[in-house]
Amino acid sequence: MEAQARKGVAVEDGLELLFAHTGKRTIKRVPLMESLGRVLAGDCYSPFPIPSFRKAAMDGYAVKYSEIKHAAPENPVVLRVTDEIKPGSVEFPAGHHFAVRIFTGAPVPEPYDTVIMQEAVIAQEDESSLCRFLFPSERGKHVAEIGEDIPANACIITEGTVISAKEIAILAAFGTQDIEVYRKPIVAVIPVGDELQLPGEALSPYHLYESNGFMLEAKLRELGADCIRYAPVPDNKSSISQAIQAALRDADFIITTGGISVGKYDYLLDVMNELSAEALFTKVLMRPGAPTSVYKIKETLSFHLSGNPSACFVGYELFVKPKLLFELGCSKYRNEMMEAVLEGDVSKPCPYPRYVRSFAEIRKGKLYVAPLTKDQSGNLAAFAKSNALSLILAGGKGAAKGQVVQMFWI
Ligand SMILES: Nc1nc2c(c(=O)[nH]1)N[C@H]1C(S)=C(S)[C@@H](COP(=O)(O)OP(=O)(O)OC[C@H]3O[C@@H](n4cnc5c(N)ncnc54)[C@H](O)[C@@H]3O)O[C@H]1N2
Ligand code: MOO
Repeated sequence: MEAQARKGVAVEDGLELLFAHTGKRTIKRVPLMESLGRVLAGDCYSPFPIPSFRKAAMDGYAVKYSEIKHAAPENPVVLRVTDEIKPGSVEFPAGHHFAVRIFTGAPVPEPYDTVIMQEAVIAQEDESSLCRFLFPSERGKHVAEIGEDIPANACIITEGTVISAKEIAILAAFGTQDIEVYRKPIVAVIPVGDELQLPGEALSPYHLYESNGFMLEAKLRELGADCIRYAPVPDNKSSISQAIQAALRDADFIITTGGISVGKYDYLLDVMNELSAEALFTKVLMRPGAPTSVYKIKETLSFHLSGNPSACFVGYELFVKPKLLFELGCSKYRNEMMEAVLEGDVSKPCPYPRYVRSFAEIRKGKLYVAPLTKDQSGNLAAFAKSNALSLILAGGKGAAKGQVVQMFWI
């Protein structure tokens, strides 16, 4: 495709084109601990209430509220305590007791309705088993009722939630052994370029070690996708075409990096057109990553990112990540933009919105974002300190320190 035929789309329009293409999510049942970081494939309901029995919330004494309701330091209620109930007890004291020793987590059987903390009771240090209750308390105090925490049949975790330790805590409390999650997409990553080499190889003159493929694999793994990373493919049409066709067989999504611009040896668009792929877009109105292109080939989406490391990264963050999160079934799949005070000048004028690698932090409740120096598209150094991309709007002379800009965490 000739350079002039590449009409750019705005970032938002490009995203909508991606979301309009729905993939085929499939569901898989996995053991509970394997669900960590995966996306829940259906709403999860509580099979029983928690607590499932009336439970003491403090160490102390189980009483009938009516017995101690008039207790006061100057008028203590004296009760005999001869029995105890501990956590896991399945047998309870028989007969009529006014109070019973109880411990946190133990069942509170009828007729008791209230637990008094042991700090509010004086146990006589003799053989009498008498206890002096000094305060009246409230009916039901320190007793967790059945279902007080989680009632039965309640929707406890919704479909699309990414499972973290917090969700694992709830699922484990219901004795869950396995759970349905969305299957991880398999993503093929194909670096393209004659100059690229792999670690372990002696670096030839004027060559460089391939780093985008590793960065993309790391990003995909962080996201919860599986990755097949290819060895660098040389800049010739047949090698690129063969790699794309192999990836079509092996993967659900394809990402290439490099060879997508307008140079004589940038063959990606030609190859995709020769494979009769349908272009969703072949340029984005943004910097870096303007050549970012997406094709649909046999129902598979193929993302073509720039070779420049920062452009590759921005293309991934803005397009690949939201689309994969969407396909993974995550309810939150878009980058969450937020306002921050810019802490340095970005003086480079740009006809398109510019995404700048930046360091953001919250100080005294306010979000600040510092653009990193040496953020040129081909530079790597700015990766080391960056935790955000700040968005500098198109036109003008960039943005000045103190200005409020949009950013998102990376
Ligand atoms: N005449 C024009 N030239 C260029 C334009 C333009 O509009 N007109 N656009 C520039 C922009 S913007 C970008 S971005 C680059 C994109 O080029 P490609 O995506 O085709 O990438 P390459 O040319 O293959 O490589 C660019 C650069 O990145 C290095 N690279 C490539 N792959 C990797 C990798 N896997 N790991 C690490 N580094 C990689 C490569 O060696 C080059 O230095 O085009 C501009 N040109
Ligand atoms: O768009 Mo290029 O990605 O500026 O370096």
